[in-house]
Amino acid sequence: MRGHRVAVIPGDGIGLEVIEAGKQVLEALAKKSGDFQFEFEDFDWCSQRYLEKGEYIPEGGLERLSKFDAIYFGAVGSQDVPDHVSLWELRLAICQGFDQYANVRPARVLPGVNSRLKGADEIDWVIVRENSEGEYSGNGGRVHQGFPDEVGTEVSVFTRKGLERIHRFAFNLAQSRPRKKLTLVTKSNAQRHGMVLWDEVFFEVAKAFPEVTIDRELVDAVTTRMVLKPETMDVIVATNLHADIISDLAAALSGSLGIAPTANLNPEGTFPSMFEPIHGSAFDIAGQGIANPVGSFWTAAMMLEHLGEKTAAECLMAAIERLTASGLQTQDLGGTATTRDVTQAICSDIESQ
Ligand SMILES: NC(=O)c1ccc[n+]([C@@H]2O[C@H](COP(=O)([O-])OP(=O)(O)OC[C@H]3O[C@@H](n4cnc5c(N)ncnc54)[C@H](O)[C@@H]3O)[C@@H](O)[C@H]2O)c1
Ligand SMILES: O=C(O)C[C@@H](O)C(=O)O
Ligand SMILES: [K+]
Ligand SMILES: [Mn+2]
Repeated sequence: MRGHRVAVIPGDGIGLEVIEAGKQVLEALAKKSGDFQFEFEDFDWCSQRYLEKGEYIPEGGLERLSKFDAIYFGAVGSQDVPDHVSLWELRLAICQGFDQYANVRPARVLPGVNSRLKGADEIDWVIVRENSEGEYSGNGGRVHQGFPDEVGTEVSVFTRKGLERIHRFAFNLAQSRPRKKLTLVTKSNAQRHGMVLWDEVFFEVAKAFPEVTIDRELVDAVTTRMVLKPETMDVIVATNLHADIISDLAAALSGSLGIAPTANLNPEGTFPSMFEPIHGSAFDIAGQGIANPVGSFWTAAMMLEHLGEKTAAECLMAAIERLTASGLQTQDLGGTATTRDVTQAICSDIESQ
């Protein structure tokens, strides 16, 4: 029996709801397979803990987390803690602390899901988000706080090392896919230093991948291309901030933010990788039991793949597709099902296969 040690950090809001649902599905898959099992350990790192103890991650927390095979994460964010505090103290502390520099965000329209976009069936993208530097370097400051001369800076940092590794990752991914296409998203017309380096390193790395067809699109234009010509793109590589924005758009074009998954990968395996739905804690629907758990299921499939459980990952993806095709959908997709309805349906489907 293969064992997988998974650290579970549900975090805040609907993170708690969708990760609980995802764990049930993972247990159902393990039971069905009989070849592997999970050892889950729950971590209560969340905004409530921060409000009580002044920290999200306790001392030595990252060291403890580093021993796991993977991390299954919900979301962080609370109306009682400034967003920049919650994000930096939890999600970014893990992503940057574990050098999970490649953030992978697939998008496609699952069967039975209605997109508002005509031609959405053509969406089959993987957005590769640089996940360690760029606009998220945390490099900046505030001076003269509260005075009329106040200044705030937020300086993006792009390093050759950081750019080479993310572009290489994106090229390898594009090469492994049938269409072998890679679009570089940039803003090097207006941002003439770091973004120009971002482009230059991309074209240098491209020389080692002659089979991959490449093109370059400015980030503003890429939003229109995503809507008007979705079929022209395959793998898309973008900076930390640009990819954050266009991946929410990709999710909405594929039906809902509630279905989109992501993997925060440390490709070298020096540290564990972290898997989470791309959405946040969703203040507006938290606690109501109506969050769409499909994003956390798809995320679980990415985690299974990473753990080497390819068959189970395929099995889960097929179950997700049968689920969405069945029409049992949560409110965000136009249905009336609850998180629990959807979770029970997919678990019994897995059991009955
Ligand atoms: N990785 C993360 O942990 C992460 C990601 C995004 C936002 N956040 C944080 O979450 C908080 C809320 O942010 P936001 O409102 O910008 O983004 P959000 O993703 O939480 O919500 C945006 C909208 O999408 C809906 N939505 C999201 N997930 C859904 C699901 N599974 N099912 C149904 N509807 C869903 C929400 O109800 C809301 O209307 C903030 O504190 C933010 O910093 C954290
Ligand atoms: O940008 C972030 O890191 C937070 C959130 O929007 C995400 O997509 O993970
Ligand atoms: K999340
Ligand atoms: Mn985001």
